[in-house]
Amino acid sequence: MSLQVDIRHAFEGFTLEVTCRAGSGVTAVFGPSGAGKSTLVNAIAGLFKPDVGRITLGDEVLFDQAQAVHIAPAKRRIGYVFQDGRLFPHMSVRENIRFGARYAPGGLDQKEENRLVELLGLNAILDRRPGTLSGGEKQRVALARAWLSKPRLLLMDEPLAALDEPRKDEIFPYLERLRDVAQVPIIYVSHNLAEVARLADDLIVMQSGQVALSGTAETVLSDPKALPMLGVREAGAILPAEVIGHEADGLSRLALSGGEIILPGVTAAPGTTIRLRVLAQDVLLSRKPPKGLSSHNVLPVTVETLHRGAGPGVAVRLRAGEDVLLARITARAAKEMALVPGTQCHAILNATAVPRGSIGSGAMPSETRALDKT
Ligand SMILES: Nc1ncnc2c1ncn2[C@@H]1O[C@H](COP(=O)(O)OP(=O)(O)OP(=O)(O)O)[C@@H](O)[C@H]1O
Repeated sequence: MSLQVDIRHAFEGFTLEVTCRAGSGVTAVFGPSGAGKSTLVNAIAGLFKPDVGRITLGDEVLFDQAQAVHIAPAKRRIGYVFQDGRLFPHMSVRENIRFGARYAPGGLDQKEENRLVELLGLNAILDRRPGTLSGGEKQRVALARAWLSKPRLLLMDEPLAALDEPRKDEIFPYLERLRDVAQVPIIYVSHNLAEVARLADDLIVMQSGQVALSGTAETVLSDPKALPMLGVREAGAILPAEVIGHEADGLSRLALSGGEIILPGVTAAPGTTIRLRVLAQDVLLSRKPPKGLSSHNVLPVTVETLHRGAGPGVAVRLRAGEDVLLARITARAAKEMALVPGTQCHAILNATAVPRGSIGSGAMPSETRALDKT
């Protein structure tokens, strides 16, 4: 099932003009406040009717201005999880969840309900009202309600935005599980890159009502052009790593396609493939093999492209085995090192370059999905 969007809408002072596609897996929509992310998902859900364009899901036309087609939201079979959950306050958790099944073909699927209650850890709160739930619990209920409607597409508009960090950590594993069992496309709106790096298979970066970049999350996150859009401190590549083993001193050995690295804070079982996020600002470059460093994490790399920004920085895309890393260095350093496409050098990754929150669970898109126990 694939979603195709080609729409245009002019508000006073703001025009949304988007052409994009989302296939199976999680497509994250990332962009600054006011970029048009919510307007886009509202158009997909049918809550907002664009001036012109067409939206299709699989073979079905959901919206086609030229053909005067605008399928009502309830008939689109799209699950929508909002920032604030939007549960019915007078209903219990179980009633809220079952409300989702009202529009599901074939009605309530009892087996699926039991599976979801288990998957999202809702057993203990089924008889409670939303007013008594924590933010994280409310979002889990909202997820279950959306999912029980047997959607053909799941839209999540910043589902974690209203939660503090501990609640986010609490709900994230559930989101990852849902992603791993869902067979339908998921559109996940966020302006938190750590979330995006952890969850997304594909990524759409929006700016001023338009798609600025799109592609697989790996490609977009390691694209030097993305660096100014994503923010110098937040940009960085994601890459798969297989856990080789855990050492007695708390460090773990990981195999990347370009070599081995050692990191703290990895609890996934040996043999598991996890997703690492390596921030561009935490990658140093050296022409010669570095000696006497405190970091053990040195990978041989080849410079692919250099992208000069408006300031003193240069974003360097590096090939490390089959993977890509992004480094941000100064233009002066790039000149002194005479870096050009094809230059072979060494990338030094500080062990703390991969913070705990950036070690995502779930395999890379191309791999069999496997849950990490982190
Ligand atoms: N009904 C409307 N009338 C006029 N302008 C609107 C309307 N709906 C949205 N806009 C404008 O469209 C732009 C995009 O808004 P939108 O809520 O889609 O952005 P966003 O990327 O989701 O932002 P945020 O991350 O803050 O939620 C904003 O400038 C907003 O003011």
